[in-house]
Amino acid sequence: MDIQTTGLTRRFGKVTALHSVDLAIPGGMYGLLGANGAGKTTLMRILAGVLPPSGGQVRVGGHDLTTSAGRLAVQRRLGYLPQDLGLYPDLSPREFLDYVGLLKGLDDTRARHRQVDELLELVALTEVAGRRMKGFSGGMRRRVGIAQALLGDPALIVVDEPTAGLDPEERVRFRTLLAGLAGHRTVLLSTHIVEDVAQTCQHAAVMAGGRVVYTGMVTDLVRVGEGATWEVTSSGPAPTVGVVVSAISRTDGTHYRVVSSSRPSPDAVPVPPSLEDGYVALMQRASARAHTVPGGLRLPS
Ligand SMILES: Nc1ncnc2c1ncn2[C@@H]1O[C@H](COP(=O)(O)OP(=O)(O)OP(=O)(O)O)[C@@H](O)[C@H]1O
Repeated sequence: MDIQTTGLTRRFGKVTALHSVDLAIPGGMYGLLGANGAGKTTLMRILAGVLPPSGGQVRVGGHDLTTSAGRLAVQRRLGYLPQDLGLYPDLSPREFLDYVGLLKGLDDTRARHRQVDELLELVALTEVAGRRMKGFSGGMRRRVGIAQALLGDPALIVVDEPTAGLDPEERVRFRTLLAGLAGHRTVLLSTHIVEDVAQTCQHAAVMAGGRVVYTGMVTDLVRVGEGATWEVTSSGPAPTVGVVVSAISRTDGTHYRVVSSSRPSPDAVPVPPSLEDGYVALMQRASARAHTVPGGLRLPS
């Protein structure tokens, strides 16, 4: 299911969470990257049909989400994993999934039970399927969350910040699970973690202050950091120009990796950028524009 937004705007009182967002998202796995407060959740909630836009157009699989008929049509084909999915701690994953399946209209009991068992297997929770979710780890909860989103075999899956708070092993596991779901579906992954997008998506959009500041290949985002990534070795204080993205202490002093559009110090050496450097350079440009364009971008916090 492809997603098209044109001039999509959402205001909350005086706060404009989305400023005229234009996006064209094809099928497959697509990343939505941005700092906290960039507007990702607002966009996801609009795409999931749970929040109406204040203005602009939004179409998912050809359905117009500004109409209730369009929202209903999309919701039938959508799986949504919100940031704060509430699980019932006293239910087991099997009971919970069965309950969500009923809410989603999967009325055939045998077919629903079969689907629940298949999904429990897919997310590697079969062994604990009958255990109460009370003591589950963050990663296990997130896997229950993705299983509920997959009930009914939706064509579009919207996943909001799914790896936040997971330990590295669970994060990798969850990412692999998500990437495996793409195939014939569209999977929209919202995150503030560059690595999540780097490891799973070919294409992504970057949001800052409610605007889209980049769309394209994830690998091309690296190029934004070209000519703006430096290494500074110093035994004194950290560089004050640009953003220090890492600091490694060695015998000859501390090696600072700095993203800055200008040379941060006379002895700074240019180095090839990583994806993270490209992302930081993009955020710097977005914030510089916010300072020069009246009424322009709000800075991400
Ligand atoms: N219901 C609401 N009422 C008022 N302001 C809101 C509401 N929802 C979002 N906002 C504001 O809109 C802006 C964008 O928030 P949003 O949650 O979409 O960002 P985000 O990129 O998803 O960040 P996070 O990951 O922290 O949720 C923020 O300034 C936020 O405070």
